Amino acid sequence: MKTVLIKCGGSTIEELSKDFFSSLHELRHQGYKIIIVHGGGPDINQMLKLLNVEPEFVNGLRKTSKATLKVVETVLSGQTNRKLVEKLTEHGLKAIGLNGSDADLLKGSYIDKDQLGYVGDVTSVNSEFLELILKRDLIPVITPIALAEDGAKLNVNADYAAAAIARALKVDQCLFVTDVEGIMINGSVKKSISVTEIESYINHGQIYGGMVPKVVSAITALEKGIEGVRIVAGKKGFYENQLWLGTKIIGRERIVE
Ligand SMILES: Nc1ncnc2c1ncn2[C@@H]1O[C@H](COP(=O)(O)OP(=O)(O)O)[C@@H](O)[C@H]1O
Ligand SMILES: CC(=O)N[C@@H](CCC(=O)OP(=O)(O)O)C(=O)O
Repeated sequence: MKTVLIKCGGSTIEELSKDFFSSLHELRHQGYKIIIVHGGGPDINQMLKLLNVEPEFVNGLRKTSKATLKVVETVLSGQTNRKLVEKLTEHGLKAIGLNGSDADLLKGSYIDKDQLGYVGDVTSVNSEFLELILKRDLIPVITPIALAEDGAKLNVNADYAAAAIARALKVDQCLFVTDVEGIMINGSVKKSISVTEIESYINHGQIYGGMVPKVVSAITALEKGIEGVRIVAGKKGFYENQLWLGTKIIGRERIVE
């Protein structure tokens, strides 16, 4: 079974194009099973604004109190997940929305409870359950909420959740769909970029903000042997005539002495 994990960033869900959905159909024709993990940072911020709560981030991760967690889950599960499942259905794709805390789908642990509150990383994935859904030819659309050992729910950055699921399922391809066409350096999109280059661009501030957790997640997926790890745009197609678009992340360059 060939599989592709697609992380849809909150920045792009509204602008997913017809060509994006055509790419999904083309992948299916090529025999790929599709798994989607979604974000929704902008939707959460909008709701917090309505509630007069100022969003707070530490290294790109949202500080999440018990009250904020309720908002995060309500928005991601009840609004963003629904929106994406509806769009897939409209474009003729059969999808099922899943909250990561259901059926032991995602188990997690606190990253730093004192500093971040209810924020976690994924420690295990119920791969068997996901494989069952894929065998039924459905596209699981996963909300990045994990269950901690103490029974609390944890807010997981969607890029991290995507990489953890990609690794657990040993997918063939892993795509981070966002609001830019790939990694841009000096105004143009890089067709490929090595881990060594990424580290240097982060140090020099040319990769920053929301792109940092994305490339960090992409690198962890790559290091687990997933060959095709890419950053692509949601407002365009990303797979046409069996060719991938966007930026491909490639391994560390060997330094020849
Ligand atoms: N080198 C870079 N190339 C492209 N985008 C970058 C780069 N460095 C930082 N970014 C920023 O990262 C953003 C994507 O991250 P983010 O907004 O968190 O997206 P998502 O919601 O898809 O996870 C881009 O819109 C851009 O502002
Ligand atoms: C811990 C943490 O930061 N969680 C993220 C989850 C959503 C997300 O990752 O959305 P994007 O992919 O749109 O950024 C948040 O609360 O915003």
